[in-house]
Amino acid sequence: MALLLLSPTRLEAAFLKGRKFTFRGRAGLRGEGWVWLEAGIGKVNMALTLAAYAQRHTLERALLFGIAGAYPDSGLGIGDAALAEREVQADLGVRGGGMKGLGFPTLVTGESRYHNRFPLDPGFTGQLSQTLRLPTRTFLTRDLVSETPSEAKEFARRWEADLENMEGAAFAQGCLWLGIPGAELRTVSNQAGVRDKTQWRVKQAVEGLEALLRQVLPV
Ligand SMILES: O=C(O)c1cccc(C(=O)CC[C@H]2O[C@@H](n3cnc4c(=O)[nH]cnc43)[C@H](O)[C@@H]2O)c1
Repeated sequence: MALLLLSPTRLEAAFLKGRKFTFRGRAGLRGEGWVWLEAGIGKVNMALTLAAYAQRHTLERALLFGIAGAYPDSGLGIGDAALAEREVQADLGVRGGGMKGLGFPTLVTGESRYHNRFPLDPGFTGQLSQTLRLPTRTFLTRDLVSETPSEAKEFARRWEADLENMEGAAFAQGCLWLGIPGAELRTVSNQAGVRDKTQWRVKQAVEGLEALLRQVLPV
């Protein structure tokens, strides 16, 4: 059984070396005990890629890695990294009330009912947190990136979240539904709500991902 690595873009995985393949038109690499796939940006791309690959392959675990925006009062700055204890799907349900505001769970597995918050696997995440000496935080997923610091601050306050991204909640929900232990690792490329790309440090954030993944993969 393999470890499935997923990143939204090839840019975030440019350091990985392996045997190239394509999976339904997406870039892939095969390494020793791991497979990486480019998932595409956004929730739908992430969910479809995870489910389509998991339907055809037995997976031991799955790790989503990528860049993220840090919310103003998170205490995280550009170049910092964290693992997701849980993900928030912030676009689902009613404004201010989420899916509880609608009165329906988003996902039911066994005795567990999930509305907008989806935990990552505590065992896998705890192992990575210890190995990489990284904190675990609440990540938030949106279809739209925050465009102003005040918008970012409001999302952070409403959902008590520290990092913003566009895929993680779909990954976390998919792993729960598919029964695959999943973890999510992000490095901070920008302050969420700052749209000025001259203030983004994507290269530095990707270099941080490389340094961390080299500690857990035989790359
Ligand atoms: O508009 C641009 O020129 C531009 C340049 C670099 C990156 C972007 C993105 O929109 C990146 C989205 C991508 O990265 C994750 N990400 C990184 N920072 C944030 C954020 O502040 N809010 C939400 N997502 C972020 C995201 O998961 C995507 O995979 C645009």
